[in-house]
Amino acid sequence: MALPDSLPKSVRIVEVGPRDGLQNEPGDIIPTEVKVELINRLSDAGLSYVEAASFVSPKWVPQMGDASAVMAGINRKSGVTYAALTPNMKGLEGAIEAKVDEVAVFSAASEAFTQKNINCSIKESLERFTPIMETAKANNIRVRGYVSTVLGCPYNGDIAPEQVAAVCRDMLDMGCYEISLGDTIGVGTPLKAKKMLEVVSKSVPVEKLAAHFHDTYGQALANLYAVIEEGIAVVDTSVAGLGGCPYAKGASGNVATEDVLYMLNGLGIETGVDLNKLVATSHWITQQLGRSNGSKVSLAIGCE
Ligand SMILES: CC(C)(COP(=O)([O-])OP(=O)([O-])OC[C@H]1O[C@@H](n2cnc3c(N)ncnc32)[C@H](O)[C@@H]1OP(=O)([O-])[O-])[C@@H](O)C(=O)NCCC(=O)NCCSC(=O)C[C@@](C)(O)CC(=O)[O-]
Repeated sequence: MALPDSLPKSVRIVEVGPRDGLQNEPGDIIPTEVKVELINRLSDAGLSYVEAASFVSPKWVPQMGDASAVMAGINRKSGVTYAALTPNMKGLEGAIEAKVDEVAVFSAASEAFTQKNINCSIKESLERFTPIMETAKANNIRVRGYVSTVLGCPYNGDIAPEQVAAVCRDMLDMGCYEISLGDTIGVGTPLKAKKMLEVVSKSVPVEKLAAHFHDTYGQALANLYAVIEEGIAVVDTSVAGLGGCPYAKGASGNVATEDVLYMLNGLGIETGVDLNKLVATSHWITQQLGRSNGSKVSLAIGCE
């Protein structure tokens, strides 16, 4: 069956499990070796972009406190981009020292969320990014941008798509090569996601946008399909649906990588990822963490 013209031939998966997935894990600090093995397994499964760590304040996000050790421990596979979050210059300096391939800055479309997440206003966050952009450029490091709460905020409720578009445009103008649209608390529905994208893509070309959808209300796959039909070809996912957000109460993990892969495979859209290896990794990490698996596909396929 031929692929409908509205769908892309391939989708790039940005695996955020080791960062977004683990940053909010309750209980003990996850051993560095487990994080390292997770990243190695993900790259072995064919994921060519792994967000591996976060150079943020360990007081704010203790699970990411070993970012340098994680970066030092992984087997760097050729062709794989290992990225990390950097909220400020201190983070960027750590990331450069750890030889991160790419960094990501992050803000939000909601003032209240930005305050809770990075302790400043949206405007201040963008000002903080200016030296990051300059130093990253001088070091030949590409910068990805995240905009959170694009379909709703845990504190401010509904967010106007125009507000999302304005922050995205600012981040693009500053030099981010791609902007990832975060439905941080997973409240979106397909039509709402499409409408948001319609407005945002008037300010930022759709080829420069990615979808980063959490699955709190079980809508993430449907929302993804809706935006893929509108031209989105970069999708952020988390193995086993790991994760949540420390500053968004009740937020569950990102849409599970395996579930997205199964859907894309069914549509005949290429990703370069091996589903069986991914499912094995999914079962391995959930066993390591002693938590249930958030991927329906991994549960259906089971473990050997
Ligand atoms: C931005 C700050 C640092 C401001 O936090 P602050 O407290 O305003 O900053 P500060 O400059 O006063 O620093 C406080 C302390 O942290 C240290 N510090 C300061 N910066 C760093 C750093 N980079 N690395 C290590 N340490 C750092 C700094 O040295 C100081 O240490 P002290 O002097 O008290 O000992 C803080 O709010 C922070 O780290 N926030 C991170 C929050 C976070 O990681 N959130 C999760 C990621 S975003 C997300 O998940 C959403 C996303 C991207 O997935 C998309 C979506 O789903 O929507």
